[in-house]
Amino acid sequence: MKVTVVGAGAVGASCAEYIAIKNFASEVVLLDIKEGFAEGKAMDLMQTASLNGFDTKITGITNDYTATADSDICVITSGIPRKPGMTREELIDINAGIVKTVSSSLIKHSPKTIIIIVSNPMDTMTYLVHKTTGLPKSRIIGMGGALDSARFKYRLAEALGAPISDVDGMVIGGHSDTGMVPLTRLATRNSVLVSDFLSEERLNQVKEDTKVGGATLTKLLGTSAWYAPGAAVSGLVQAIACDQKKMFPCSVLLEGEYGLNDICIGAPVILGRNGIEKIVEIELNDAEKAHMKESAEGVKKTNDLLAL
Ligand SMILES: NC(=O)c1ccc[n+]([C@@H]2O[C@H](COP(=O)([O-])OP(=O)(O)OC[C@H]3O[C@@H](n4cnc5c(N)ncnc54)[C@H](O)[C@@H]3O)[C@@H](O)[C@H]2O)c1
Ligand SMILES: O=C(O)C[C@H](O)C(=O)O
Repeated sequence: MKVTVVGAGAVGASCAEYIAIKNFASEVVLLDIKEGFAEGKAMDLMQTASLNGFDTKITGITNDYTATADSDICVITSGIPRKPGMTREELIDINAGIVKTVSSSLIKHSPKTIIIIVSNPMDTMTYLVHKTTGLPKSRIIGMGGALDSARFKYRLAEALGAPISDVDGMVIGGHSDTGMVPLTRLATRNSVLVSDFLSEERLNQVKEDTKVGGATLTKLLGTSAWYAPGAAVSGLVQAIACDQKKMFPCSVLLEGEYGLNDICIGAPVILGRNGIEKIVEIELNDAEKAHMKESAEGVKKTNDLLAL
């Protein structure tokens, strides 16, 4: 199993590290445009192999896509992150150009690859890859919901005073400060609805804290987060590489599901060796449907800024 990660910055390196530590891939290629940067990150990570006990071979390369040839999975993290006070949508001008060039170079050398898009604004970057590459929709996956759901579980556990392992929940919709749809109605603590433990007011607070999860960290760190994003990507990569048939909310091209068309947005999917093997449609209530519709309108507005 060969995995390429483009962008050896904060998220790309974290993602490579988690993939290696989980020890399921034979090879990870890190590629960056900055001379020597990916080579340095790869060497540093390889020097953790004997300490962390993994056999995955990590190599680094400066912008030479021949080294990525025949990758089973490619992850795109190249692009600029936001600074405090910015929205993800403000990154579109620079990141759209990067994602378009990078995805086309990757597919040239790995025509059968599955692509995971991380660069922001992620739903729009996923749509861009869909519009410009001709890859089947099952092989174009946007990572956002897996991270947002992890943050949702963190906030739920905090509100419940419970260990995170007790908690389950999911965030669908757009990966944006206003577009996320945390499904508080369906979240559980050991199969018991969290609404049995928490007031509506406290649950609304959890929802709002989840939606601004990325912005909160950006304010604290001065740039956006990387540990949880890297771990979330590695979860998707592992589900595909190991044919786990796990369900994650991912940005996927919808064709009628959730009443939406011609948009990539977060919905639950089953991930296996073929990429997205199924889109799962769950019954939403009227408020959730309205929030999903509003979220899609926001993503479409950003998609309209693409020069397609
Ligand atoms: N979808 C998500 O949940 C999620 C989570 C975290 C970050 N992000 C996004 O991921 C992106 C990367 O964030 P980061 O913190 O790693 O940024 P970073 O600046 O640390 O790393 C980005 C790297 O991309 C490289 N790069 C730029 N143009 C390139 C090109 N054409 N080819 C190859 N490499 C190139 C840069 O040299 C840099 O090393 C940002 O757009 C950020 O908003 C998304
Ligand atoms: O918040 C960001 O800009 C980065 C990423 O999308 C995140 O949610 O951490």
